[in-house]
Amino acid sequence: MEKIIVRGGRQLKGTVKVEGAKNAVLPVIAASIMANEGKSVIHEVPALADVHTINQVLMNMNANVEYKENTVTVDATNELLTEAPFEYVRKMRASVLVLGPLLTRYGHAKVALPGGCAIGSRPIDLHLKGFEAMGAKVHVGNGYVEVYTTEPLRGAKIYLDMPSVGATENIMMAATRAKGKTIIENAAKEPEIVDLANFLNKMGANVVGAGTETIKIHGVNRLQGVEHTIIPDRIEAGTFMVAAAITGGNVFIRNAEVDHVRSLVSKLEEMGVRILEEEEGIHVLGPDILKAVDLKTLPHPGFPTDMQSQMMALMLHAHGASVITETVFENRFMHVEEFRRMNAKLKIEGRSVIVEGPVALQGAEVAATDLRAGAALILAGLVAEGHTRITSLHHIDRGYVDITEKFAGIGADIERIVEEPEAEVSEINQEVQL
Ligand SMILES: CC(=O)N[C@H]1[C@@H](OP(=O)(O)OP(=O)(O)OC[C@H]2O[C@@H](n3ccc(=O)[nH]c3=O)[C@H](O)[C@@H]2O)O[C@H](CO)[C@@H](O)[C@@H]1O
Ligand SMILES: C=C(OP(=O)(O)O)C(=O)O
Repeated sequence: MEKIIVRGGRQLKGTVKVEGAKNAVLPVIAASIMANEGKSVIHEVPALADVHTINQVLMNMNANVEYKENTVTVDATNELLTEAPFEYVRKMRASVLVLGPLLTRYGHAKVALPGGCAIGSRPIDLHLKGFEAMGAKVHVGNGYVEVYTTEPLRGAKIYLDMPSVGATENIMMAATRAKGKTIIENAAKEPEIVDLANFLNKMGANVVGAGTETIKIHGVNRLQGVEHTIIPDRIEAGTFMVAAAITGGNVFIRNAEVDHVRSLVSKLEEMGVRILEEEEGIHVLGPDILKAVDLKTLPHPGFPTDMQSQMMALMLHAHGASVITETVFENRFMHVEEFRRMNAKLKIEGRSVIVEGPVALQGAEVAATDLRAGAALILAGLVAEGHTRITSLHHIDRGYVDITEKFAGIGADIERIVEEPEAEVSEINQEVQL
């Protein structure tokens, strides 16, 4: 079994570089299959498990995909199959992002139902309602969702009950080749939506208003493969910002885009952290004493749910009682139990957690319950007394490239090891004796 082992007590210092954003690259790679002319060449693609999964989804459909030195090239000029089976969707629910592109190109798409996961039930009803408004039929059965149309998709006015990131992306992609105009109201405003819209417009689409709550898409007849560079990962950047803050360190986060992390900057400043905006990134200086704060997760530009568990680690180290309220996902507090194993004093009240700080965190055996929770446990381990051993690393590998090496590069005492399960070790010993 693989484990990350962190020994607490080091102040982090130095420079760390942020990769391209996971949540931007997945929809962009999915969108590339709408081009039936030319290749798409996508740069700054992080070497993450999720990227390998979306590439496999595309290859399984007959697209040619190459991944070399952080560049993915997609040639989707072949006739594609229109299905994403359970083996991929099980690994990564963002596989549902091929629904919109396939539907608009072929009038058909079939994808395994993503199901629930560690942070909530995560339905895709808003994606499907959008497709239906554009004239598609939806059939759900045998664990699959199938969307199809006999006529070309037509533009429609779609109001999202909540500003879902995935639904905005899927509907935006489907609308690019629909007949007429689509208006998405109460659309998600995340920077990754803007990156996708920029990619679509380069391909020849006509998308206006991405980054605001109303997005207008005029359908076009053809899209072509283009070159694109993915925006930096604001959640990876945020994770290292918290690492600097929690260790009272001095870290320069190269490539971090300050406009994408405004809500985090403001919260960290409220806690006493110094943040210097520089041309090539963000400089973070942790204080001797962190102040307690309250925070509520919200859709962008509010505080991101993907930084909630990392902030909980920071609050455990702050002076006073902090309150975190999670409004985006209904069950994203699985890390609370793991923090408690490290001596954290946490009380869950409905959708809020009351964090009593500062607490003397103790190293313990803990498990990453989702990818951000895994990163949060590393952060807690940086200031805990003794060794923290983190398992279930497959979650962390979905969203962070070389996380151990990056932390070690700024001075953390951290390593990733493969530990033989005891049964295997005794079998090996027996073999040696024979
Ligand atoms: C690959 C990717 O980009 N993942 C991000 C994306 O996930 P994702 O796109 O899945 O998140 P959504 O914005 O869609 O989900 C937000 C909320 O809306 C609900 N909902 C969503 C769709 C739907 O049809 N019906 C419905 O009820 C969800 O259950 C959740 O409670 O945005 C989330 C919210 O910022 C982030 O945490 C994820 O990291
Ligand atoms: C929840 C996350 O991702 P996903 O939507 O891919 O599960 C995340 O990046 O924190």
